[in-house]
Amino acid sequence: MIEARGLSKRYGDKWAVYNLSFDVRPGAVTGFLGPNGAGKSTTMRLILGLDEPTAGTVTVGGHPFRRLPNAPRQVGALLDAKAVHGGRTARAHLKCLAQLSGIPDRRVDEVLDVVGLLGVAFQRSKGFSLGMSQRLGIAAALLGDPQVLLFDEPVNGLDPEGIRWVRELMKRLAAEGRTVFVSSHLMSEMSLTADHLIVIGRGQLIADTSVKDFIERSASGYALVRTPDEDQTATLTTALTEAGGSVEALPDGALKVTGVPLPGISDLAHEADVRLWELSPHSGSLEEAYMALTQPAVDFRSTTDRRAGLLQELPPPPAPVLPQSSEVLESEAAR
Ligand SMILES: Nc1ncnc2c1ncn2[C@@H]1O[C@H](COP(=O)(O)OP(=O)(O)OP(=O)(O)O)[C@@H](O)[C@H]1O
Repeated sequence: MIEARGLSKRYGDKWAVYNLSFDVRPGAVTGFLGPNGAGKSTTMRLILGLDEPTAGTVTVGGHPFRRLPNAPRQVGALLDAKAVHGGRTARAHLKCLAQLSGIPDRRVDEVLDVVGLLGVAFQRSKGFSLGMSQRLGIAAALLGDPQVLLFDEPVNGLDPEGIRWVRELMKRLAAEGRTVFVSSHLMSEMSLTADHLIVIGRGQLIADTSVKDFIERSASGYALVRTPDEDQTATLTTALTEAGGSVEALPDGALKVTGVPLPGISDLAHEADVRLWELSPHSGSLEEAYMALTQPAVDFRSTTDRRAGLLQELPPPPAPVLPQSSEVLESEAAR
């Protein structure tokens, strides 16, 4: 379990993360989403004790990371797949990490096997593709057989087979009761992998919810309706509009209908003597929900977006509550 409370980090005059409170629970894959620069990597670094919070706390298994007994066996992380000594072979790299953490050498071959790199174990990692480096980073995260795993963009650079492998690995790790916290920009992938989502924008919490609720709350579902000909489509459009529905004609002749439930559409068609060739429900996608919720918190926008200049800057966050003196003492003691 990871617990963040009022977690804040300021670099110069910029709050990279501000007043974040959330729990990442065991037994589930928790996706960590947010636009570029939202503060995901900063949050992960704070969890791993690689940076000190300006205010607030974050603990893993009840302890700040730096005071976690036997940390490498409790927490594994992939932050930057290319942050490897490229002159070493994959096996030597993992052996070195294992020795530093008191992990037996035999575990090195086990994790190389799990990530599919046994065949290149004696190759220097500087010749590795991004996908192979990702696999090596994942192997390093798994070395201590930890209960808590953090992955920052683990599918970056992987081919479709690799992406599917990471998805299944994450699900398996969570099914074993581990805490799995994973950031990604690939919404379609996250909708297949994650059970729960934590979404941030400009360093602040936007949503902490199940994937299902996130989509239901922010992406609207619709019905797709198709009739045999234009006349019947026009008749049905009138009937649906009179019943309070919204109807959009799609280029292929189908209708996208919101505001009338599926049985209601069927009844209206029957009453208007319209035959239906298609009546199908379509739920919103994670990408749609994500775009709707994070639009105001996007820092970097393409210049082809004509609305860009119209969007208001978010007001700067108010000054954070400073940590209690006991928290300051705790963080001093942890240094
Ligand atoms: N060491 C640092 N010094 C100064 N500013 C930093 C530092 N690390 C992060 N930042 C700033 O903090 C903000 C959050 O950055 P962070 O890398 O955590 O975002 P992110 O959500 O991981 O982004 P991305 O999706 O692009 O990787 C950014 O504005 C970034 O420029």
